[in-house]
Amino acid sequence: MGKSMTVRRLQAWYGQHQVLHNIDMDIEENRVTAIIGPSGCGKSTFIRCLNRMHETHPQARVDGDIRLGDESLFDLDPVDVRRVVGMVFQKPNPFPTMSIFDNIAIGLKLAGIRRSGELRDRVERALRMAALWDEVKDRLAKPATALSGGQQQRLCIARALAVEPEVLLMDEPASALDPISTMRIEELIEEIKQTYTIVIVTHNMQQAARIADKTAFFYQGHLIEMDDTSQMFTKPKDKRTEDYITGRFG
Ligand SMILES: Nc1ncnc2c1ncn2[C@@H]1O[C@H](COP(=O)(O)OP(=O)(O)OP(=O)(O)O)[C@@H](O)[C@H]1O
Repeated sequence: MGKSMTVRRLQAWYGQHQVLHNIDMDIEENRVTAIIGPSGCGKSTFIRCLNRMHETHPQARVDGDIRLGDESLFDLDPVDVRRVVGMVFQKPNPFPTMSIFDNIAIGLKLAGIRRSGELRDRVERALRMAALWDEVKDRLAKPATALSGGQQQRLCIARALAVEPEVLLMDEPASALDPISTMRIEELIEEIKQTYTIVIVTHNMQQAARIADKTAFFYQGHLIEMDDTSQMFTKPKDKRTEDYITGRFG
């Protein structure tokens, strides 16, 4: 089951440049939360804080607290945090020199799974969850780069799911894909949210409206409002949210 995340007074900087200001957010378990807002408003920085990736950037700094269930991320080893809070990026980034199978098996091996039978089972399960198994089961030894962009992105999702995270962060996971591949990713998100908590950054408001239970609108590093998605898109409370969702800026 996915876990909830609680963000309190989160601030983030690149050097002297503060890009997130006092963010408070409750992310519900087993729900899809969409993060929307104009370019540069801090969406990527925000989700990179949620698995302590932001801190890997030189000169980056974070303040405030983020809880996963009832544990503070900052009391945990960052490597463990990234296993439990997985991430999928905008551009599919399979390990280019590895086979389809090894792309998924590598994370499992690092997590200590060595028996080949168990590895095979876990790889198959992850590929099935990512709705890719039928397309690749006869060519698991082929390089991952031989797959289409949409398939590569589903492989990256399978790779993230294989280690059984609690939360899956997705940073514009479909923006580099064609409409059919996008639809498949959206269907996949709908299915896996039974098991995982999902936070997705998207520029595509129709996409947020289709898949997200909750939507949060960021503007200039501030969380302006967050609500049930249907409420946000029909009766936003803040004028800036309304201007953004009606296409007046962004
Ligand atoms: N590596 C970096 N070094 C310095 N500043 C950065 C870096 N990455 C992002 N920023 C700055 O942080 C702010 C927020 O950027 P971020 O990428 O989080 O926004 P975003 O909302 O995800 O944007 P987009 O929708 O264009 O991806 C911007 O002002 C950006 O210029």
